[in-house]
Amino acid sequence: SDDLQSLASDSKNWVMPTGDYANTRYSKLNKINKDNVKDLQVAWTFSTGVLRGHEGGPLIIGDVMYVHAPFPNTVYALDLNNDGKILWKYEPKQDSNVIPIMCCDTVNRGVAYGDGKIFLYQADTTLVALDAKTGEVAWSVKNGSTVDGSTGESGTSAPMVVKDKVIVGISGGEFGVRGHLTAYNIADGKQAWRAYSMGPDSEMLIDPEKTTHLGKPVGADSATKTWEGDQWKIGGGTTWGWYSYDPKLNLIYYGTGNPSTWNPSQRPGDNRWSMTIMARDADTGMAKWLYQMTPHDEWDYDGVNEMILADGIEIEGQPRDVLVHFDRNGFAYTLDRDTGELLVAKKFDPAVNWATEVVMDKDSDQYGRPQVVDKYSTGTNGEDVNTTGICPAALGTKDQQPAAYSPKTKLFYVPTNHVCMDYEPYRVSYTAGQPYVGATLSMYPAPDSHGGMGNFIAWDAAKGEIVWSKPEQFSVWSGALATDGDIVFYGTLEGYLKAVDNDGNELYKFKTPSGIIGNVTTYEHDGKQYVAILSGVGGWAGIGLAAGLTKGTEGLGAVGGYAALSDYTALGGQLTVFTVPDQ
Ligand SMILES: O=C(O)c1cc(C(=O)O)c2c(n1)C(=O)C(=O)c1cc(C(=O)O)[nH]c1-2
Repeated sequence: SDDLQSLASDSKNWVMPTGDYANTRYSKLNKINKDNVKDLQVAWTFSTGVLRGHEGGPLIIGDVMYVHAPFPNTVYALDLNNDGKILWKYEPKQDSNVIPIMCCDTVNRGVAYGDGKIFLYQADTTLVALDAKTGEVAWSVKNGSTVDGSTGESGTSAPMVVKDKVIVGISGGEFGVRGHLTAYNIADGKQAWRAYSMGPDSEMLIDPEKTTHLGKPVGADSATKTWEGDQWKIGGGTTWGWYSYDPKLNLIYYGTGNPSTWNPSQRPGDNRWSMTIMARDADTGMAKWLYQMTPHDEWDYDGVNEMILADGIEIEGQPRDVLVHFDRNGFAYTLDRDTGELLVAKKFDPAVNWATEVVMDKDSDQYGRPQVVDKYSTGTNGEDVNTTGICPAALGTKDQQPAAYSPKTKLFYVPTNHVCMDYEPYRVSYTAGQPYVGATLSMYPAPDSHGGMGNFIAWDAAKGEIVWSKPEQFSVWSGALATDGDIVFYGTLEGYLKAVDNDGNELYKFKTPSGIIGNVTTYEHDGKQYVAILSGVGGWAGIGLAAGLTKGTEGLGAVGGYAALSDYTALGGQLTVFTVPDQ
């Protein structure tokens, strides 16, 4: 990955789905900038031939662009010297039975590159290595435990290549899948290590004496003793988000998802280590530190959102190398990324009401824990009781749509949801491969606000403050891009690609053929800067359109909340590539 790091440091390329190991989604390119972005024009377009939600974005390595699609996960290599002529196409054969076990649309967040190979993590959990030049299969391995998907496991996340390994997660928290992160040898696909999100220390790759939580060793059986009996075996904590890597510390960072089921009364205890930020040694998988954000989740606030690594953020006068994480639960966390020390935990949307604060007093027995407001506790209110007015909704103040960080402004640019919910837990029994959800939801725009369902915000992670907030009608479900041209890009669910300046003033918008849930990407080719975005409405927010659902509580409650989307856009997978002709 030395090779990968040097490729990534050349901003002409976009070699990993996250832009760089630090997940900053910042580009040093500035030929397109705040002065000329108004002249942005479409250079060329490409249809993926697939409907439903298009997440992630293309990779650009030299003269070749690699574009992926949702199920059936077609991958194209396009020739940038020839307006995107197809060099090769790979279409895996997958059992379509995987479609109904994907909770939130048939999305895929992108392919990874390393060692001359393109790594595709398919919906059916097959990890396949393709020769980057020819598209031929070098090796393929099944990450899930069964071949036919009968356990409810699926794959949506983008792999990450670190040194001689490729790292993948697993989806299926709504099916009682016990989450894990797995490293495969890049050379032959042999499993190198697997770290479960819950279970015995040996399976979690936890050292009870050395692995810490808020500065203290976690002690023996830290996970299993926070569950009743062997409930941890179907405990969720899936790992379907983004992964980052600090080469200096050799640590991988990621978060774990919700504990299964969504009915909290069925799983007393803290349900460790669901909803947890994990820092693991890249070679061995051993956990260095953990931090559980939402003990005993009662709202489905998965902790999987990206961990952005920022250097020299000044906290109480001291520059710190930190990890910044915008959680579904509505708190943005700043932690020391070496030790896991909690530095800042503040709400990044004023609507957040399920908790008053995260306790920062190290001497308190509540240290690091959110203080839950009784009336929004779905567990306290109990089964078959509809708890109303909880903010944020289950899809969080932010879901998987990644934020960007500009080292120039030292600000984070964050796509957010401004959505609340009613949540009614019900008793559910576990059957392998069947939904294990246990709650009925409805969602709506945050009340007493601007009426919209989203904001695009700038965030100061040292102070824990919103710097500016730009209202949007729908949740911003697209990943952001910040550049040295003093502009920030994002997409909207209606289908607009937007550019704003560092103060949030809109400088440009263009309506692409379908809603945007992809991540904005930039690259340079032949001396010109380009901006690329996948359209194709879907994901959890767009599941009504993507899966043709109409009943409000369908799509785990998102269908009703986002019903108005159908007035603005329709399905369709397309890549649009923009440039400013005169740079
Ligand atoms: O628990 C899980 O395993 C799991 C998986 C996924 C996924 O793989 O897409 C999502 C979620 N949960 C989830 O909670 C969620 O909000 C979500 C949104 C999306 C999306 O792509 O829009 N996927 C998922």
